[in-house]
Amino acid sequence: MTTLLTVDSLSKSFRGVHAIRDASFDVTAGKVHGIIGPNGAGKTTLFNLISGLLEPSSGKVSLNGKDISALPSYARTRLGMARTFQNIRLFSEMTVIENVLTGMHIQLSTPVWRTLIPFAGAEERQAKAKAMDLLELVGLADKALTRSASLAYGEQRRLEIARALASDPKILLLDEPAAGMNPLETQDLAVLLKKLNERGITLLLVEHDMRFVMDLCDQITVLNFGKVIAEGEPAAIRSNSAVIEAYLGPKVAERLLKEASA
Ligand SMILES: Nc1ncnc2c1ncn2[C@@H]1O[C@H](COP(=O)(O)OP(=O)(O)OP(=O)(O)O)[C@@H](O)[C@H]1O
Repeated sequence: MTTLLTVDSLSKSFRGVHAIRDASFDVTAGKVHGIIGPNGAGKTTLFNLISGLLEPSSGKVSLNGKDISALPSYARTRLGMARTFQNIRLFSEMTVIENVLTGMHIQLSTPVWRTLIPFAGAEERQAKAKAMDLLELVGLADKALTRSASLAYGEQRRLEIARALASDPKILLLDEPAAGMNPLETQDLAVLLKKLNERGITLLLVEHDMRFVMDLCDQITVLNFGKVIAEGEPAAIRSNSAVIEAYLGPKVAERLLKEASA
């Protein structure tokens, strides 16, 4: 098993608030890795450190064995890392396909608008074809020319994923991808994420929907007050007493156990 991402003794303080404290874990290539923990445990801060939106107070992040701690986000994207955000960040006035094309700009030598005019050159046509393939993959091909603001909530979340995929990531970070989704949308999302993983994309996700996490993840890291308090496969995590005490609570743990043995 190859390690794709390493978080090594990472810490981050905000003026006295220790959001992440000496966190270390590895993400194996080809796996689905979950980060869970109570509100304020430091999950989003950890994502921001991994993706380069924040600088660590100490510690490092490595991708494929290369220390990327000092690199800005766009350089991490070039090395194969993409992410989505807890609050959807689409260009709401742009169409669906235009949003996907913006995710490709780092690979395109021509501006996005050039891809939108008829009779565009070969590079532009390829970009459009790739964007359409991604929209097909996430189930939004028929909405390519719709203004993204008019998509349903679950569709907007899937569009964000398509845009992140446009940079051909090896690892995709998803911050609460199922947040605000209804049960059907959540099910569809799980199917999509499994499909991406089968295509070889490693997934690192933060999520509060425990059924979703337990179903999807191969490995789970649990944070509490910025510290890693447990790590393991879903079966070990749902019966871990420290995790039950800090986060799951006995009722949820019991329900998860029943669902797993049903
Ligand atoms: N920019 C900031 N300035 C000051 N404190 C911050 C900042 N960002 C996060 N924090 C603090 O760091 C801690 C961790 O916050 P973070 O948002 O990472 O937690 P979380 O696990 O993602 O929570 P949630 O599940 O609610 O999204 C919290 O105490 C938060 O108030």
